Amino acid sequence: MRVVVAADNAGVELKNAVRDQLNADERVSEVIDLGADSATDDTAYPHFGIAAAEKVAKGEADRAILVCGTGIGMAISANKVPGIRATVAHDSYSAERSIKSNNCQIITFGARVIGPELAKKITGEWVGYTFDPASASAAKVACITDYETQAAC
Ligand SMILES: O=C(CO)[C@H](O)COP(=O)(O)O
Repeated sequence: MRVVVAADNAGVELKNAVRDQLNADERVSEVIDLGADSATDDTAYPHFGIAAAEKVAKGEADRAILVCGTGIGMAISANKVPGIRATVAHDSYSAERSIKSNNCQIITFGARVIGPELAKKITGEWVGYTFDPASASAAKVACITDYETQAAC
């Protein structure tokens, strides 16, 4: 699994902790860090969120974890990229269902909301989940995709 990580200045520290854990995870073949590299970088979160989501949408990565102050701005930004399903996931159950129900490629964390230990725990669990295209959830996700591509659903 290839995972992109990115954060704005509010999320740099948590993003780095998540990145280091992903790098140590043998289930992860590649971690692509799009920055920010420093809390002094004041590039706004949409630039990071959209760049990361585009990488996933283009097939250059499988998933992404994005961090800002709340996780909300990153989720909104990533969801503007066609084909991307992104959500804030500050608890284990939501992170699990983001994959199993929604086939989300991206979860986001708010560094001002969640602590590093819980974020790392959720990250480790999240790597282990896969979406089942034969599940009852698949048609529901397809409805979202159909809407996005302007087909009826
Ligand atoms: O959390 C953020 C966006 O959702 C970001 O880190 C801070 O945004 P701001 O409150 O607009 O500065």
